[in-house]
Amino acid sequence: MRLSGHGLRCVRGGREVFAGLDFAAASGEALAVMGRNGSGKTSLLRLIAGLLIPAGGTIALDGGDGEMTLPEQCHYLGHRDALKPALSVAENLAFWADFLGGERCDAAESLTKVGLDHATHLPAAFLSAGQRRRLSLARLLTLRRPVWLLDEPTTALDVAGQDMFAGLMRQHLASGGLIIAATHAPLGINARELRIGGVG
Ligand SMILES: Nc1ncnc2c1ncn2[C@@H]1O[C@H](COP(=O)(O)OP(=O)(O)OP(=O)(O)O)[C@@H](O)[C@H]1O
Repeated sequence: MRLSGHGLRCVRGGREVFAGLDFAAASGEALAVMGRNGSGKTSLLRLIAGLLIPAGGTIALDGGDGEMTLPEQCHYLGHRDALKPALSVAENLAFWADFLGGERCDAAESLTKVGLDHATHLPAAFLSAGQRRRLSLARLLTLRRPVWLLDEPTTALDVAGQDMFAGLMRQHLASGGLIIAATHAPLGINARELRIGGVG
């Protein structure tokens, strides 16, 4: 499987954010998208996820599931945690599994892996910032999707949480997945750098 973009151009609010951007990542590879604030890292992830339309260029996934679109094969984890405060931890995960569709993995196991097994019945409103992030990360594990698009995924995670997530990313890569992550901080895994907009 290989995800690539060629000659990508991104325009937001009538202003060109980047142009002529090329990237490629194969199964088992991670790309760390780096660049100054406003250089277009989030925009690139949203283009790949199908949440924005490129003003030019192409994005292709070769060797994926031919019956599914690229966005259907991606997990997009944005800045915001997208949790419903009144629903419990377990209910939030079930909501996402229903919303995204597809074959589910064991939700309890996913919550154990992210260290939230003690909090399954707690309303999301009561979670700390790091716990909210951990619940968002559990979404990546609940449904198997090969392409992980991650926007500053380690925000609010403590050192143990960063190590835990690095382990989950390594497992994902070892099982043939690929990762594109926008980040200002080291991800804790081997990742090739994709720099947008000069020195950041
Ligand atoms: N909805 C929008 N309408 C107009 N302009 C937007 C919109 N969303 C983002 N932009 C602009 O697009 C540019 C790129 O934003 P983007 O969020 O992709 O940058 P980034 O590299 O992820 O930044 P950061 O490091 O601060 O997270 C910025 O100048 C931003 O103001």
